[in-house]
Amino acid sequence: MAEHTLLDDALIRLDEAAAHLSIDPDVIEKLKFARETTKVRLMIRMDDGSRKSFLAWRCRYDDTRGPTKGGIRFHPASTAEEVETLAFWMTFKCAVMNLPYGGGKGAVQVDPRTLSKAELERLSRAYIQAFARIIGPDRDIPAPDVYTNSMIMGWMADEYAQIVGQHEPAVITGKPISLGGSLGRGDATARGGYYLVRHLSSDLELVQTMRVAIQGFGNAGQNIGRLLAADGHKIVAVSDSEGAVYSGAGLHVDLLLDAKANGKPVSSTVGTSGHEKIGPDELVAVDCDLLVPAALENMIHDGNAASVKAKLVLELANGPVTPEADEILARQGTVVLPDILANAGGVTVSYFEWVQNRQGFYWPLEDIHDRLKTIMEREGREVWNVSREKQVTMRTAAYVHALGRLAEAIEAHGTQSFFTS
Ligand SMILES: NC(=O)c1ccc[n+]([C@@H]2O[C@H](COP(=O)([O-])OP(=O)(O)OC[C@H]3O[C@@H](n4cnc5c(N)ncnc54)[C@H](O)[C@@H]3O)[C@@H](O)[C@H]2O)c1
Repeated sequence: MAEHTLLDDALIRLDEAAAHLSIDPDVIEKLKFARETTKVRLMIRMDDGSRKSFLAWRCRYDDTRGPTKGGIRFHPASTAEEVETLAFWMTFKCAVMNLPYGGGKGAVQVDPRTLSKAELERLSRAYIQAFARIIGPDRDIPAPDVYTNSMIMGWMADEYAQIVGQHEPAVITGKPISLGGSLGRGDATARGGYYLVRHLSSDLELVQTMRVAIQGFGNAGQNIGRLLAADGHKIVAVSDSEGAVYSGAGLHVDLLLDAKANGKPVSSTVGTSGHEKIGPDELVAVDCDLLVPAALENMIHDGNAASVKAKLVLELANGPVTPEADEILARQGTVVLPDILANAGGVTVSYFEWVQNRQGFYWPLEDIHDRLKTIMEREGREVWNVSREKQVTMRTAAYVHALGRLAEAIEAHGTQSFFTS
C-alpha cells in the first residue's frame, strides 16, 4: 500500500469536518485540490563566482474568500506537496479567524545556513523576480515562515517595488517596522496562542502555575516561553534542532534567549543554572501540564504520542501532530488546541499590517494587542462551543467552524441545485 502523504493527512481533516455539516459536494471538490502551484528553478550567482540553482514553489490553494495569504519557507526538505499542504492549512486558518483571505504558501528548497548573507539576499530577490506575476496585494501576499525573517521580507518587498515601479508595501507582510511592518508582528504567533490558552484556562481546568515544555526555540518557541515565564509559569524543557534541555525547577528563560540571540543552541546552556541535557524525544514525554510543539510537522506521531504526559498541547507549529497521534492523544484525554486556531495570531497581525499599509495609517502596539486578543478570544470561544455542542475534538471543531465559512462563500457562487432547478 502506498504511504499516505502530508496532504492526504490534511485532507482527512476536511472529510471529518464535512461529516458534521450539510454542505454541497461541490465545496469538497473545490477544496480537495490546490487552485495553482507554480514551480521554478532559481539560479543565483554565488560569492565564488559559480552559479547554483534551487527549486522553489508558490501555491495559491483557494482564493474564494480573498487574496491568498501565506509564508515563504527556506528549508532543505521542502517539497511541492509540503507547500500545498501548508497552503491548505492557511486556507482554513484564515477562515477560522474570519480574515478576508484565502490560503497560499511558498518555499525554496535550501539550507539557508549554507549561504552567505549576500547569497541569501540574491536568493530572496530571485524568488520575487520569479513570482512577481503571481503575488500582489490583491492577489497573493507572502510573509515569513521557517528560516525566513523580516530582513528577507524587506528585500522581497523592495524587489517587488522595483519590478512594478512603485511602493507596494501591502504585497508582503512581516516586513521591518521601518519599511511598513506592523508593531507586534514579531511575537504575534506566540501571543495569539498565549491569549487563547489564557481565555480557555478555566474551561480547560488548567492549574495556576503550569509546567511547560517547548519543542523548537525559534520565533514562536522563544516568544511563548517569554510570555508564559513572565506570567509565572515554569518552562521545564525546551529543544531546538541541535538538542534539548530540562530543569525540573524551571529553566532560566533569559539564559536560553541570550544563547539563541548569540547564535548558540539551547544545549549550550547545559551545566549552568541546573540545566540538564535530555534527548530530543524525551522532551515530548516530559512531565508537564502544557506541551508546545513549535518546530516542524509530524513531530508527535504514533511512535511517541502515548508518552505525552501534558494535559494540553498548544500547536504553534503547523501540523506537528499526525492524525494517528491525534487519536492516541484524544483517547488519553489530552486536549489539542489545533494549529489553524492556536498559531493564527501570526496571520492575524499580518492582516493588520496589510490593512495599515493600505490605509497608510499605523496603529499603536496596544491597539494591535487589543484587536488580536479580541479576535483570538472570539474565534477560540466559537471553536470551543462547536467542540462542546458536537462532542468533537478542538481540531475537528476548528475545521467545522472554518469549513462552514468556506462553504458559505463557495456556495454563494451558486450550487448544483441552483443550476439544475
Ligand atoms: N513565525 C510565525 O509567525 C509562524 C506563524 C504560524 C506558524 N508558524 C509555525 O511555527 C513553527 C516554527 O516557526 P518559527 O517561525 O518559530 O520558525 P524558526 O525558524 O524561527 O524556528 C524553528 C525552530 O525549530 C527548531 N527545530 C527544527 N527542527 C527541530 C527538531 N527536529 N527538534 C526540535 N526543534 C527543531 C529550530 O532549531 C528552531 O529553533 C513552524 O511550523 C511554522 O510554520 C510560525
